Amino acid sequence: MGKTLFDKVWDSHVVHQVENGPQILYIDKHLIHEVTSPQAFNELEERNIPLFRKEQIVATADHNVPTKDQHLPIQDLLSKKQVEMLTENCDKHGVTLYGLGHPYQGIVHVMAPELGITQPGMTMVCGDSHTSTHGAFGTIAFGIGTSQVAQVFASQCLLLSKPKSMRITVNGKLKKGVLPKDVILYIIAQLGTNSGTGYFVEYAGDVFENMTMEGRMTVCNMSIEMGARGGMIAPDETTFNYVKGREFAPKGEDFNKKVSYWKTLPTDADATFDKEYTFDAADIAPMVTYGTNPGMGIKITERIPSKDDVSFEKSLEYMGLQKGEKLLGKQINYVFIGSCTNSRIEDFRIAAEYIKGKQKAANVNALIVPGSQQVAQQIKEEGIQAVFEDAGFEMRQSGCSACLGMNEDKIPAGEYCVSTSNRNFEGRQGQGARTILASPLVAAATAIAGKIVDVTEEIKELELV
Ligand SMILES: CC(C)[C@H](C(=O)O)[C@@H](O)C(=O)O
Ligand code: SF4
Repeated sequence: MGKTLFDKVWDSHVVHQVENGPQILYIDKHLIHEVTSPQAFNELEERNIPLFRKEQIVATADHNVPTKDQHLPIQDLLSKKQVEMLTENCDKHGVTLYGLGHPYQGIVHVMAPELGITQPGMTMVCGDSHTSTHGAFGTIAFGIGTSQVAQVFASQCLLLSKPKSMRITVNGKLKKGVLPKDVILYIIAQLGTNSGTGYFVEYAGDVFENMTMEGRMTVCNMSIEMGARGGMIAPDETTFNYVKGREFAPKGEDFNKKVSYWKTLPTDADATFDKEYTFDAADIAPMVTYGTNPGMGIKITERIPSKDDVSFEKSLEYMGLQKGEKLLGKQINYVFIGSCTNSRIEDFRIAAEYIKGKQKAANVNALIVPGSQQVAQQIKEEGIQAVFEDAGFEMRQSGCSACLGMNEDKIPAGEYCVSTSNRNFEGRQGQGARTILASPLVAAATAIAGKIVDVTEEIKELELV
């Protein structure tokens, strides 16, 4: 019987099979950040165990970092301590760190792919749930807990049971103005936030084949929001072209050899999945969420559904919204374009193309936060920064920022924020803050109009989307 992409990568990394039990999986790359690594370093030190393969670990500081005046000492004491601890631990253990001030610093799921650290066919882990992002390269990538971070430090391996397999196929052509973010928000709205529990997902079909790497990363990033361990997309020419020439990508003949291997990875025609779903691209439209989990999403023109369910009602109450209400036309005072879901160059190009020559609405605070220093640099070089600044948007430096309230960038209580991030949980962007998840295009249009608007008609004229 044929094998899936997941099977091929998984099977080639199994170093031991426990009889009638789990397997021991070799991990190629281990990414770490300041939030989930300190306890793991402590554990190693307490038990006097050295790092097994430090050259396979890469660290960056992202969650706690301020996005203003990064050259100055961090003001917030807890953040300062966490970032300093990471620096100390990396120094002590000889781990490569792209910390604050380094030109490679950035959100871990933005900087690793752009440096060519993420490559097809690998196994990758990080103490962070959105590690699923790297699956866009045909990589088995998933988030782990702190005790597993320590396990990988000590052995470069993990004890795991193989997850079940799911394939989500989307065929057809997306309408203009429908972005990868809308595709994944649509899928999660259709399937629900628990649909992926116990599964590893493969995204297949025309829509993903025609997607850029940035778009594929946006989709795989949110696999975790339907409960899946991770998501992946078969590597193809788009993948190889993206990886080629990047700092840590294989070079010359090595690269060609890798490509020959990567070409063997896509799922065999006769492989089967434990579960399959199929959608039609034509049914997908720009999406917004109205509740407090990413599955509570509707097309931007639809009304909030009516459900007699206590947690549904509680969620609407938190959001200050009513059953049957439309989000279209709703006044919005905060817009955040950033996070590991949508802070890559393509996201900002799309936003800037829409914004060019327009002015932000007076009621809106609009934050643009590049996912990495390299993206920030690119934004400047391409003249996109000037577009944002001329339109009255606030440009910041790279980090997780307002995606979650672990740093200074927070949304005030009671305010709505149209956000390109991935989670709309209660209090996620600050106590009492109300998050509406959307694509960078919907976010940009909201900032200009000062309210939620349907841009599908208008953007027919635009080049990019
Ligand atoms: C802080 C970190 C552990 C967390 C995660 O695992 O995802 C964060 O990145 C998030 O997005 O909520
Ligand atoms: S940007 Fe948000 S989702 Fe991504 S790693 Fe940071 S906190 Fe988590």
